[in-house]
Amino acid sequence: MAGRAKAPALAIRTSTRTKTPPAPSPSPPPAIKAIKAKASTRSMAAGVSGTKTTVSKKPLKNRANSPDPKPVAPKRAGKPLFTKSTIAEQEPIMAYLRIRPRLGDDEPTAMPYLDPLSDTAVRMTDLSSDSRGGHWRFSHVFLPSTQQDDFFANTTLPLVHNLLDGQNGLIFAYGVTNSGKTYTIQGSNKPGSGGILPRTLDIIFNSVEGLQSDGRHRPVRLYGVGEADPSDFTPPPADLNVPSEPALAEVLAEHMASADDSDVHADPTVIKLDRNYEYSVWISYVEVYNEKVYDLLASVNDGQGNGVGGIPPNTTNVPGQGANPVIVTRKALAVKPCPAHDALDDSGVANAGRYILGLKQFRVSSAAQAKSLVKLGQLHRRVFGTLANSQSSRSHSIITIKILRNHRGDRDDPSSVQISRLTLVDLAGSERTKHTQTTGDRLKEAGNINKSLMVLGQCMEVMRSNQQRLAQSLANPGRSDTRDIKRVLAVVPFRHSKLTEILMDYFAGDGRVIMIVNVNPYDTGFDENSHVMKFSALAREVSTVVNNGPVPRVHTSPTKPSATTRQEPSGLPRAITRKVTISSFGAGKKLSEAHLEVFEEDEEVNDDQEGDSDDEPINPLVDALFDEIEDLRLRLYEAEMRCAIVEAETREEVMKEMEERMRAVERTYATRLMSEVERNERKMDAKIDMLHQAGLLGTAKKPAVLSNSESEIEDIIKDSEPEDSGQEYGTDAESEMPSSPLHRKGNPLTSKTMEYHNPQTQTDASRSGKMNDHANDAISQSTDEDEDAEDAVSANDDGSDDYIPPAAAKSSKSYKRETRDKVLKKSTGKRSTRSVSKLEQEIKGLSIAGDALAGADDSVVILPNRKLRKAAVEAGGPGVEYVPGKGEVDPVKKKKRQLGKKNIVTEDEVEEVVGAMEHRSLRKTVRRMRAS
Ligand SMILES: Nc1ncnc2c1ncn2[C@@H]1O[C@H](COP(=O)(O)OP(=O)(O)OP(=O)(O)O)[C@@H](O)[C@H]1O
Repeated sequence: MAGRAKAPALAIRTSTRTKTPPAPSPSPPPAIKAIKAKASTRSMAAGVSGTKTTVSKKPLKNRANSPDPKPVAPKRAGKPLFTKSTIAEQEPIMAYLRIRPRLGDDEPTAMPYLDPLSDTAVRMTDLSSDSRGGHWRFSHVFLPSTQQDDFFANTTLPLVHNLLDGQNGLIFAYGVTNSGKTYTIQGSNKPGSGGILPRTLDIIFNSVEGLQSDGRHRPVRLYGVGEADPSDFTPPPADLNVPSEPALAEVLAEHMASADDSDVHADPTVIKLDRNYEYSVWISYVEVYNEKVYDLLASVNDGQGNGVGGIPPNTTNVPGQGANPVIVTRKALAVKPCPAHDALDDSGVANAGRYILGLKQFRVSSAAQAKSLVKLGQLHRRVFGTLANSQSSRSHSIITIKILRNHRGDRDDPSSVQISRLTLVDLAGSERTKHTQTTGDRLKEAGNINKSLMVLGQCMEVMRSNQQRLAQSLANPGRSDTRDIKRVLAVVPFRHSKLTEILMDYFAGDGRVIMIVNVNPYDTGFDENSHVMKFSALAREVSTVVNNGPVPRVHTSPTKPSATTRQEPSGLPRAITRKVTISSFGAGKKLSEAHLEVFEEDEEVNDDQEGDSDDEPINPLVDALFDEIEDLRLRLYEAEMRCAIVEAETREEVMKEMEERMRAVERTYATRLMSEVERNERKMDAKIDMLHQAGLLGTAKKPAVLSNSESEIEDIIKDSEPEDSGQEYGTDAESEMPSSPLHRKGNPLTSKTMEYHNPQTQTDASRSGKMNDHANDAISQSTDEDEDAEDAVSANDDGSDDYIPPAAAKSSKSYKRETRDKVLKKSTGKRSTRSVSKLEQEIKGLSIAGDALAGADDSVVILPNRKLRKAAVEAGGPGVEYVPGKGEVDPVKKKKRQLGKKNIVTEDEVEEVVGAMEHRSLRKTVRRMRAS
């Protein structure tokens, strides 16, 4: 008897309830023992983590890639809570990532935001922000190129083995809309693209071929077994010709057309089974929509148009005619706790596990029949989905395959029947309300989807923390009492959504759980997918209880009302009515339309069915708090989005302000640079004036003296000729620089000199020599200042086009000094050591004061700028003559214009101009002297 195999699991229950392991019962009835074992397992499932005592069967060959190690409770010396013989084990939820391929150019982005790093890790990058992203680990990562058969073999096939072996399994696909959940579960009609559901059905029927029972037992609720009812046998739905369908089939022509070719690609895999057993296969199909549970197979045997549920016959309406809408009625089903006599623990209280009251379960005898049923359910789902939202599945669909197995020798003993289940869940898209841009009914629908997924996440969160706490408690020898342990455990909020209520037995009871995470990496929903990743990370840290052997179920009295034969209670149901027109344009078909009225009845509130007495009262406060949490969560999300928008705007503003400031700084530097250049020019003018005053350029000597020193002046000119500069410039890079425009145009000062004779100045050579000495000192001073200024400008103007390389500048300076020295040496032959103050006095004496102008005769003085020259002309002193030359301009203004063109006049250029000016001036003077 298979139930005997469960005996060791009794130790789990007993040990969790008592301080000391009980003495093993000598010979408990196998079935009861097994049931107790299951009950005890369930009682611990939500709280135990890491209590594995034996190595479990690995559903995937690369099990080494399984999640991060979870806390493991150390074995306690003396009082082991779990014996080595325990066959119920803890296994973490497996999380498989499946990355959807890019289907076409109409994807929102061509750049995927998800990179697979290895078989188990991916990196997510937010394309809109560098700062966000992260690494995520999975039990296994399936790349976009993964084919359906590979995916099935590596994820679902082990659970199909388990199912036929008497163990439970749950597979749920989680992901945002359009990520490939339905494709993964159902597949498509292309060759070889069947999903995990049709493949599972193929393999089950391949394997039970010739081992099917005569069907005298039927499953009741979750664990109960009852006498079979004639209505359990599905009429062959090969042509899907249920009465109501023509109207809808025409509307959904494409869908129906694709219903026939599914068997072509059947999976040929066969699992070898114990031929001493008989099997029967049962299918149920529900959807959870707007927090209500609807049976998607309800119309199959009740299509008499009596309003029992499903899609009633279309007696009065012609498809495509909108005058009389098709009335589509369906009734929500209640979810109830399993009664005590289905599964008892030693206290007589029903354990975890809730069933759907009134759910139809149909026995199927072939894969084709099973697939037809599934397709019918899908059609119903599609109809209601179309009515609700034509774009995507907004409901969670739950298909459960049950296998009843009994030994051939115990055909008549219902207590020997083993029931195992495999549930496949196609969850609704997990996107947030904001992105669906929904309002009204759609908002409520999205809220309910979010609510059920949120509750699922919360359940996992609580289970994880319970398991961690339990592991910590077990690690503490002083707190080994089960009551102590239970005290620290939180209640898992399964009952706060219909989805978790239906699935809770897999988490709190027993069964392997697999989560398929579907991701479309070309979708823009980075936030939503991050959320999905977080959810999967959480799931991987939760463990469920896995029984390594089948669990026999208790017989349910056939006198008790069967879920499938129940009559609808009297009384007016609360109903929601929606009127919708749906239309379809199939290829080569004309437009067809149908007007449907959906009549959704609420589940019965006051139900006196069995199991009600075991139901815990729902705490309205808890429910209200839950709604509050949901509301707060949505508000938090909106607030986060607002914050993100404000942050983005603020960043933009700050950037603009920074740019503005940078521009202002740039302008300031440009202005300073210009004023610096002007200052230098003024200094240069002053230098030139001083040179003139010192008689180096325009001589201050009397003609007689000048004639005597003519050869000397000629020498000066000669020495000032470019043979000097040639030595330094010729080899210098600077010599290749374009010459100054001032140079090309000629020096305005040289061509437009104003001459007058100052009788008080430069009357003898010694005085002239002294003056030269003073001028030399002043020039030295000025040159030093210039160099400083030059350095400052260079520092401010780094990198500009007009920057003079230091080497060139240096060479230019040395040239300037050498030239100056030569000129001075030639003209004076010695350097003066007079003080600066004295020089200033003498310069004052050389100024263009009125008395100086009045007394001017044969001396030549070049006035520093045009203004002074004009003033001198206006003063009209004797001998004063101002001859404006062609194209004469104010040097400062001219240079400003050049600066405006970014053609800054460098000091070297000025120096060149000065040199040229000196030559011309000297020549002119010599000519004049010769002429006189
Ligand atoms: N692995 C895949 N290979 C090829 N096509 C795929 C794959 N996964 C998904 N698709 C295609 O992507 C589209 C969207 O997939 P699917 O309908 O399964 O998404 P979904 O997540 O179920 O969306 P919803 O939540 O709206 O139901 C479909 O056309 C499907 O055929």
